[in-house]
Amino acid sequence: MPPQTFIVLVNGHAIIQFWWLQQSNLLLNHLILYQCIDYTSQEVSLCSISTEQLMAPAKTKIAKACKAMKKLGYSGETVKPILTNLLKLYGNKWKLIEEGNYRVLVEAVLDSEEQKAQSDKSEQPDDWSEDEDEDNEPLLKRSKRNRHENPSSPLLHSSIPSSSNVENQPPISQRMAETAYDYHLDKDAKLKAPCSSKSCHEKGKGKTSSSPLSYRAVEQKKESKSLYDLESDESNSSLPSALPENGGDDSDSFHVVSEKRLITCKDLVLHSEDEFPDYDVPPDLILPDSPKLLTLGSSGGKCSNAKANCSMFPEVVDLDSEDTSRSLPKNASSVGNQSESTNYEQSKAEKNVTGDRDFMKLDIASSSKGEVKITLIFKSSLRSGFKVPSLEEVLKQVEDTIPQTGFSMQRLMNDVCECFLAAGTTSTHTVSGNSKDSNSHTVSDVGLDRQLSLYDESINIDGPSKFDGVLEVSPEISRCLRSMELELSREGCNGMGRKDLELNNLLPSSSRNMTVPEHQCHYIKDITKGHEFHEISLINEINNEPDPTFGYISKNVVYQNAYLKFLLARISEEKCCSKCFGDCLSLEIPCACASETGGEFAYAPGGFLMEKFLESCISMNHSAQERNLFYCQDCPLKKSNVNSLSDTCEGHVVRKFIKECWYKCGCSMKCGNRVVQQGIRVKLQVFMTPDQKGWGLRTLEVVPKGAFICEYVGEVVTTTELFERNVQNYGGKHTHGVVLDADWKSEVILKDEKALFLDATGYGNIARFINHRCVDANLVEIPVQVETTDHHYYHLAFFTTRKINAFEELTWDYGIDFNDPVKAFECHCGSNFCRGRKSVKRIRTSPLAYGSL
Ligand SMILES: C[S@@+](CC[C@H](N)C(=O)[O-])C[C@H]1O[C@@H](n2cnc3c(N)ncnc32)[C@H](O)[C@@H]1O
Repeated sequence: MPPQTFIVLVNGHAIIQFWWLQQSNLLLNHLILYQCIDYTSQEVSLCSISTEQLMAPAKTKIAKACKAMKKLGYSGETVKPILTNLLKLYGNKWKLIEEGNYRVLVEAVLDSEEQKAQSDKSEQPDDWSEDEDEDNEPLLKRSKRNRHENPSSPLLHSSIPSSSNVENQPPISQRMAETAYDYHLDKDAKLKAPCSSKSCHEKGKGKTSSSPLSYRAVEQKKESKSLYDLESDESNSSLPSALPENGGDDSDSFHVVSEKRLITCKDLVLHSEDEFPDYDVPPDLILPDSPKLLTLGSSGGKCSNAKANCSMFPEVVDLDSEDTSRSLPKNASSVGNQSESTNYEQSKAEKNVTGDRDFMKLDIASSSKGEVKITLIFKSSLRSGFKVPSLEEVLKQVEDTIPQTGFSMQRLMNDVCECFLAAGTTSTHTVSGNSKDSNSHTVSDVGLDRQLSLYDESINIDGPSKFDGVLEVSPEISRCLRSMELELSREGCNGMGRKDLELNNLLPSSSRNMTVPEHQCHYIKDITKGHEFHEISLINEINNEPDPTFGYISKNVVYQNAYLKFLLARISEEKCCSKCFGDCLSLEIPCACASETGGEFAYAPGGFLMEKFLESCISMNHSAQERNLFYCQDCPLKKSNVNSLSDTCEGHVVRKFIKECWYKCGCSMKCGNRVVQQGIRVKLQVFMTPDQKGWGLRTLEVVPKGAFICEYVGEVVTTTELFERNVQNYGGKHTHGVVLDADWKSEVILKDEKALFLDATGYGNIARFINHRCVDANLVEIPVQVETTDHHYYHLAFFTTRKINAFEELTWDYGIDFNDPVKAFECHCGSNFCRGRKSVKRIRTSPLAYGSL
């Protein structure tokens, strides 16, 4: 999702914010970050905000909807759960719900009432009289009955104008039922409280103002209210959609400057005009607290004042608090006291005090809910006559200072967050609340907030600091930051000097300005050149190995003669279960499609492989003995191998296919194999392995067991074509290829054009970088039928055999017999079960995988 930006002024603070959402697989939550530049306190921070706050605009809409329904006699209690369902059903498209005077909502409420009445009725004794309750019926319920009895009821027509697109849809209740599996009125999903401490509100108590700013106080007061608790509020509807840019008193109002705003400050936090706190802090410091937040450091997350401790991440610097001098590096706090009239020269002079390093501190903190906050603090000063620039101007200036094209500040911050999350899952560092001794504490898994800090240790911090919880940066973060630094210097390591890089300051002092050998910093941002869902970078911190040369393709291509009956076009779905709807994978009784697989599904809901199926695939690969090998008389693999010393077939694996059902099924997930078809979704990186295996592939995030990683993609070639390629490549670099031999045993003699190979040497995807590991590899390859049931051609998909941590190398067992006198390579897999450590001879011209040459 592209960042959304807007600028607000509050109390003379100019705040530039940008937002973006990032799905975090690690914490299964959305990260929402924004940048806040506070020109008065001379602080720049990148902050997070809870997903709940993003919901704030919805609160207003909910309140409005409730109000409308109240007029029709339905209480908020009745309406809200139904509204919640509708929102899910319509993917939060309020427009659809609001149109026609909430026609859809009205329908849904009526349907739900009707259903309730029916179930009540069935529970009532027979003599229960429906009429008895008629007077108590909500107006609209009666009207609905009237509508059935008298279709021209004026009431209904006035309150529920017809809408053709709604009219044509099935009844709401039916639509809801159809997606019932998606309906979890999860109490935990209620809007979370903003600041949970009373003291958060005290500052604002008793004050009234018409300022929109006052809404914040009430939002905080409504700390433990859920969506269900929201009351319809007259004032919400009367709020202006955007406040005038310079109208009113700057000291207490927000001014929306940018058109591009995602949500305004009033959306964020404003709710009622009842109270007006004396806020004089920018919004980053008044972010609501989360009830679940635990904190590091001395404050323990308690809201001791309305500013700092209502922050999402209580341990961040509060420049406006009284103890600023304690919480900031000395010279930063002195800068903070400068008046707004500070001129540029003063600023420059100040700058000279600390040399050219304005940057003082970088904090990264995460909450148990998955928010990440990054705070950058640096001193700066204002020119006299300062005018708030547009965000575009600011970003452009930042980007222009980086002497290369393509740099994006937003991307950089996004990457920092991603790396933080990724590193957080693998870090062996232990984190403590009040100590820098990273070895003496352990991280409790959920609920513990972490805060990492990179800062100039030469700057003294007086007294007990809010940075008590500051931790050593983990090596992973350091590496990530270095990677980003490399990104800035893509030209490289060779071109731009490292000292020119501002990001040097982001590195921990220990590694700052360190001399890194030139070869340790090669980085390519996206080797897929945009072919995949995510960018997949390549990094070499180890040696001078040149970049791999191959053409990136995300789907198999047929080279020339491969005999593919189906022409890679989708086969007809006419044999699908026509009656299937919803999520067949969740059904207890399998649908008709599943009967083809004996009622067993390969995929669990969510697209992960079923444990049983996965385990059977894994065990097939565990040892050559366990593998279901067959030996062909006229081995196409041998024919294609110019290195082959004998003609004897070494056996081909009979692999377990993910069965036909999975591409035929017409269920809501259409077929489990969609998981494969949709392509790579896990964030991956190609990297130079430190253990002589050449390039390897690793994940940048935690991946659960049974998850699809990627396909082995390459050119589909025949035996003859492969032979020709091998001849050309003889004695050259190793080839990348796999044999599609899973069903060769069904042929007595296989025709040359029917024995297919996937050759990724010239064209392929990132699977060509997956290295071999004996026996306990974390990936298993499974044949997947997508276009055809013809077992000659299939897709080879990699699934995880276990949970994989971020930054772990991805490996699969090529199935190589290392006892063969002609070794494919000397194995450095490091597995305790390694079959290839004692190998003696090495050639590099062999295709990989089963039945390897
Ligand atoms: C599919 S490629 C993997 C990517 C390869 N490392 C590269 O740099 O392009 C297979 C080649 O990687 C190397 N390789 C893979 N696994 C290995 C292992 N466990 N030990 C040593 N070399 C390995 C071998 O040279 C093999 O021929």
